[in-house]
Amino acid sequence: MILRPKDLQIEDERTNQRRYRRELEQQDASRRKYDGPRNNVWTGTAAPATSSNGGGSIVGRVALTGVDQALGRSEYYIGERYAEFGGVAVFGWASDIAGTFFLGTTEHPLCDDVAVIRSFRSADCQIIDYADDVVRSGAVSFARPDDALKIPSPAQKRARSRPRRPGTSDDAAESQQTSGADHSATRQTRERRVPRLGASVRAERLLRERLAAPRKIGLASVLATLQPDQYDLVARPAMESTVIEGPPGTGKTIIATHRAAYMINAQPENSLDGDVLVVGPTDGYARHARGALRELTGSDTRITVESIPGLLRRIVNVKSLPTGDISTCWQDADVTLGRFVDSVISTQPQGRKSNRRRFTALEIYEMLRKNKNQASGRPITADPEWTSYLGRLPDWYRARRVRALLPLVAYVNWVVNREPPVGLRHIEHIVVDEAQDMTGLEWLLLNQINQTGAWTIIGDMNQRRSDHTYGSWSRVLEVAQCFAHPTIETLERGYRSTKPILDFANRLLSREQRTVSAVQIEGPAPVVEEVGPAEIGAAAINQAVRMVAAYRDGTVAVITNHGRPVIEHLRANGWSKSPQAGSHIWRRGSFGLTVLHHDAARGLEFDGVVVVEPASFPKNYGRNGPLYTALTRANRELVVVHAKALPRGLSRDADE
Ligand SMILES: Nc1ncnc2c1ncn2[C@@H]1O[C@H](COP(=O)(O)OP(=O)(O)OP(=O)(O)O)[C@@H](O)[C@H]1O
Repeated sequence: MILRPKDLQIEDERTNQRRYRRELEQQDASRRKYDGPRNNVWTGTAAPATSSNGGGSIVGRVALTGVDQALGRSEYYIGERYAEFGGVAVFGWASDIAGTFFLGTTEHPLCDDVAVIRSFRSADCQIIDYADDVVRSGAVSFARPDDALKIPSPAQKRARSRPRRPGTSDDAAESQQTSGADHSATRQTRERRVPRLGASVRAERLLRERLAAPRKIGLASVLATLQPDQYDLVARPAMESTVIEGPPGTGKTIIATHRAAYMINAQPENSLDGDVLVVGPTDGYARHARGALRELTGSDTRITVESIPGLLRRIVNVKSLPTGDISTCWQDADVTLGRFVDSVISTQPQGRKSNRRRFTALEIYEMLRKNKNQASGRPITADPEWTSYLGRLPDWYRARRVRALLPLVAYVNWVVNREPPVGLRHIEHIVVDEAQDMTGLEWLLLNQINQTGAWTIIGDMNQRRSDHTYGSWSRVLEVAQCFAHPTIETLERGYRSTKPILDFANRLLSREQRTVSAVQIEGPAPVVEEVGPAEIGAAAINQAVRMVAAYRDGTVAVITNHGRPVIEHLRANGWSKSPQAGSHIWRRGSFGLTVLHHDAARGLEFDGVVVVEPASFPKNYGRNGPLYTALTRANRELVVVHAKALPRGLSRDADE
């Protein structure tokens, strides 16, 4: 077999990857021997934790314009964590020097000397492709493994070449570099710039290939194609708070997960001593995000990913969540309710005279119900609306079985209990994704859990689905007691959905809000199918089955507000629901598809999506948050099936 030169280079890279993997295995083996006690502190078990995902993946490689004297080398790899073997150095992706690979604006002294960055594409832990970005001229091409065994003698650094211009992705230069038979270690690469997605884009070809690839169940880590602006948000010091907003598919969950992993892997000045909590809206979201975190942090137990319902379950210590509405009136979710609890706690007997007995959770709850603070003997509130609400509360035991009262029960439990549940004990930074859907009482609870007040708050106000949540980030920051006044960072590059899908969904927004620009320009136009009311289930499933066949390696979902017609049609046609708890997957033979209520679709994504009967999706404050979210779950293809008139904006004759 004749190997193309690029194939040869890939073979070389695989060789180094194998050696890196062996080196990490040896590191882990010796860690296991000596790190037992330290790990006991973090894990509470005798099992050693490691930040490695065990895959030994290398994500990229950096060539400098010359040998850096301090480093003693002109090139290095970026991987999971530090290792050095046979003259090759691999730096961890969360180390400061990795900034030279991600091309962010966070300055590392070597940023001015980066000549070429090479990003790897891997499948099944094996490098299968790479792309080179030429950052500045005067590059030394990458050494082969054999050459790398000879440690280069430190030479004077070259005179500085042209200033760094990130975003000069150059596959043409790459192929020029790799297509000849010449693999000498010092051949100059020719500088050619092909700006495509605009400034600050790296590994553009790999990025596009990755976005076009079938979606899997569970988010994957994207270190090799992480973009400079994303890296800048991920790699902020752990004690810095940030608010990030962006339209659907702009990489918010990518930033949430990679930031969480960064904060426990970074160098000491940027990392945490304690733990990170990542919070999302649903159990499905938590499963989705854990996929990326597993890849990034392996068995490390310092990150807890939890949905809001899961968090409430943990704190209240119930196995399953009670059924019923999330809130029955605005008071259920209101921050004032938590403040009442705080006011009771603050007046409870303190010090010796009180025999140190503190109120139990049940006692505090009963005081609320009776609107009487036992310690002061005074009413908790004189407000007639609140008096009436508190008077209607059921007793403590019944309240634990009412979904709408679980945030209150959890709040009382948290402030009373001295011993928080495992995974929530040393939280020093909370990352909240889909933050637009958090209620005041939930923010107050998170604020209690957060031991330092450092936050990464991520969301999209246009995807808001409840009137009982806040409409502005400043109000959120106030309630979360984040006094650092972080600036609000805005993302505008849409990675997930193709332009035709985004253009269609954006019709639900005002013109000023249509800020997202799609990376994936080409794709099928959304299909709108009008059917009779009795045919809606069949039509939705026919479209879904067509897409299941078209995206055999990918995923397809049907998203509804009222799922009954769809479910009835599935049952009548030989489909059965996966018995796995919490699963929304239906199967028939080798076919599988997901059927979701729009609430459960938050944060998820699929190659093909069928949205059923848009007119029945709820609105909040006149906005179409849930429908907008549903339409933007699609990566490649979107179908809308309806019997009722389409909401204003989506109808064909709507203002484009
Ligand atoms: N740098 C990147 N490289 C490769 N894929 C990326 C990159 N950034 C984002 N993506 C992909 O784009 C898709 C959307 O990203 P993500 O889910 O983080 O968006 P989001 O803003 O959280 O969306 P939403 O708010 O709609 O749930 C994901 O498949 C993600 O893997």
